[in-house]
Amino acid sequence: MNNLGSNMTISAVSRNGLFSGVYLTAVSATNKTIMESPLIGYQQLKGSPTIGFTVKWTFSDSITVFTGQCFINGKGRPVLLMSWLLRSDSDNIKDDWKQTRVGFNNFEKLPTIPI
Ligand SMILES: O=C1C=CC(=NNc2ccccc2C(=O)O)C=C1
Repeated sequence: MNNLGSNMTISAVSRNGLFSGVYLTAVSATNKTIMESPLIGYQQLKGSPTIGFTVKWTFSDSITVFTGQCFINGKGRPVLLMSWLLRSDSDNIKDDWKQTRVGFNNFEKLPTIPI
């Protein structure tokens, strides 16, 4: 869960660090219903790994790439400290210069939902 209230569910991480999942965003450039957007990424296979993933937004033509690192915070809980680049679709190459936004997001692990 990030500070925007978005959250993501990550499937199993494969032996080479590849993972996939879904991203449920709490923000939306449009006022359409919130939908799941697929994500895929890699993490390093060590303690406090660096991580990167890409979200292909389902309800817009944008893509966001996240990169950062997983740390254990002062309360002993994992936290992802991430930077991101959000690329919005442009109809015109002349608008290319203003189509990429940058930001930072921290994600805290939600209690695991008992299956
Ligand atoms: O249609 C869209 C297009 C872009 C979006 N970006 N969300 C983000 C971009 C950067 C960091 C966090 C988020 C988020 O949704 O939590 C969301 C919906």
